[in-house]
Amino acid sequence: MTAGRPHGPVPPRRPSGPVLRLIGLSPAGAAVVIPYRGTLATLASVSLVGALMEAGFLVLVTGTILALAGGQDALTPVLGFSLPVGVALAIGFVALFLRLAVATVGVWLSAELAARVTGDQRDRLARSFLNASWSVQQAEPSGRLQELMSSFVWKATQTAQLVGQMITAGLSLVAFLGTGLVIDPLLTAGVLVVLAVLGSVLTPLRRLVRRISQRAATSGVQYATSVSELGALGQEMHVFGARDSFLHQLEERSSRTIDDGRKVQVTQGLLTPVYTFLAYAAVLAGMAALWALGVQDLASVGAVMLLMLRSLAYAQQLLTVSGQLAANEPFLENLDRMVRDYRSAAASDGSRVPAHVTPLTFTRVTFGYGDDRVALTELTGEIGRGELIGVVGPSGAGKSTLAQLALGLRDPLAGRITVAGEDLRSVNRDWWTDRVAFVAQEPRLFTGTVAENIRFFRSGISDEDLRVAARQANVLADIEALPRGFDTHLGERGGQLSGGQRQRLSIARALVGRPELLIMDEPTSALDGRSESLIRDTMAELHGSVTMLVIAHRLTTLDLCDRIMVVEGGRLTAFDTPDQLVRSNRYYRKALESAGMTTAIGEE
Ligand SMILES: Nc1ncnc2c1ncn2[C@@H]1O[C@H](COP(=O)(O)OP(=O)(O)OP(=O)(O)O)[C@@H](O)[C@H]1O
Repeated sequence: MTAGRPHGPVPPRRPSGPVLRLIGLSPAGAAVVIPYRGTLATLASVSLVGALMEAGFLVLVTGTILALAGGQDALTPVLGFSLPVGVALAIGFVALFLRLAVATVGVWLSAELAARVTGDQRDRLARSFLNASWSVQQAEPSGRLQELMSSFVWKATQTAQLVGQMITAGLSLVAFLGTGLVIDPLLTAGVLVVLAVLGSVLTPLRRLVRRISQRAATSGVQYATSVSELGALGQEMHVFGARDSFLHQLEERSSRTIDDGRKVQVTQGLLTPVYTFLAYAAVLAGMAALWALGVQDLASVGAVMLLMLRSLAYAQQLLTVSGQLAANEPFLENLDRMVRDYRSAAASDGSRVPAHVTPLTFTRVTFGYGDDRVALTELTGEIGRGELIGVVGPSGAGKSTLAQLALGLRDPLAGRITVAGEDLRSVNRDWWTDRVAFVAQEPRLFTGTVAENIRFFRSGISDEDLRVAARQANVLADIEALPRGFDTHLGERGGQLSGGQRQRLSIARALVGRPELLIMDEPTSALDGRSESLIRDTMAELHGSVTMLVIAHRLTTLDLCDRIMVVEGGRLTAFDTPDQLVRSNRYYRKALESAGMTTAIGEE
């Protein structure tokens, strides 16, 4: 496991293939489309056939118009062929139908490509995130994953489609220019040079699009974070009268995204009109040149001019698409970087299978967040089978950090945690998670039924198991009082339950897997007396059969404990029975005094 791993620089991606480089795609963009090169190649072939049909059609149409204008029955020979007008029209119709059929296949391929890219990108992101170590997941700014999953994945889908469009437009351009070259090489070569010059003139504008788009990607994530906090902090917002200030912040971030979006659209949108202006100016200049030179060969010039005008449309499309691709690139780079970051922080999995989850031994365990923030220093202690261990200490002392280390969610920076002699890092994760459960301070329920919330996506848990766990967690009566019992649908985050009910439900979730080790992080700190005493009853019933490590904010639960760890300033200052601690530990005694419990425990 690589918990707590500092995020180093991400190695650059390997360069993309020559075709993708040719269309100016960044490595991140290339990575999106390379897996679908088969579909793209089919799309390319289909596009080429369609474009050749269209080019042939335009040549026939020009010839036919000139023949009709000159009162002739046959087309003036182009490329040595002379066709009767009737045959030319018939061929034209066939070419049109074929073009339509080919275009339909192209549209279907493009839609198929979009669907696959969306699915694959979502899957890639979800898998890499879920496989990342918990320390990386919990450091994720709220709303970012959501934004990555929606807007950023959409940009990837759009990129694949744009690449498809670019290939189609590019090959059409090639087909048109190719046909033009065959008919009138000199004229077409001139047009080709003009097109190339025009394309490169617009390069700075494309770079500007990319720069602004990078800003838009960042502001989009910031806005998503604010929106998700708006959902989570609704109650506080009302209570503290902070709605206006929050709204102000939200509006500021929103207007930044809108502003950036507008700038991207304007610069991107300018690409095409500027190009059109320059291109048509070039056409006019070309015609002026033909006029000045007194060119007479109208059949070939007419066909070439028509082909070139159509080529301009494709070149415009190429430019529009390349602008959109440039705007998407920063999003794809961010998406790609996040996936690689998650992957490089993947939670490792060991192969060792110890005999039991105990003894759980801490040997000189040190842990810190970042370089200079040591949260635990040289902590040594052992938890034996069936023991109920309490953990007390002032706020910020390192109790939750200790629980996270014991769960294997974080790795020590120094020292070792062993499970029946095996290093916790080398223990098989499935084996471990089957035997260890956790109750957080804040119960976290999701939108679903009571039963689904207790099962928590685990298979092999029967209805009877649910009832047993609910009974053990002292929440069965509350569940049975709900309109549909275990099938009652809970609102978002379990909204319709009280804090105590939610917490007991999360204890049932922990117990339903029949854990051998149960770690609870201040499970009663925010609860009323009745809920607290029900949870205390649960702990008393489990005592002896399940090993428990309980961070205790309320000292009333401590008289159940076999031994208590006192953590102060990141150090284990005492680890003894409650009776001994009353006599030997100053912090513990003071804590009992301030809770008015000195006599109760002292007299035991
Ligand atoms: N995710 C984190 N990133 C950086 N520092 C952290 C993080 N979590 C905790 N800390 C720091 O580590 C130290 C120990 O925190 P911890 O949450 O373990 O204390 P605690 O004893 O559980 O506190 P409390 O009783 O208030 O919950 C604190 O200084 C805290 O600021």
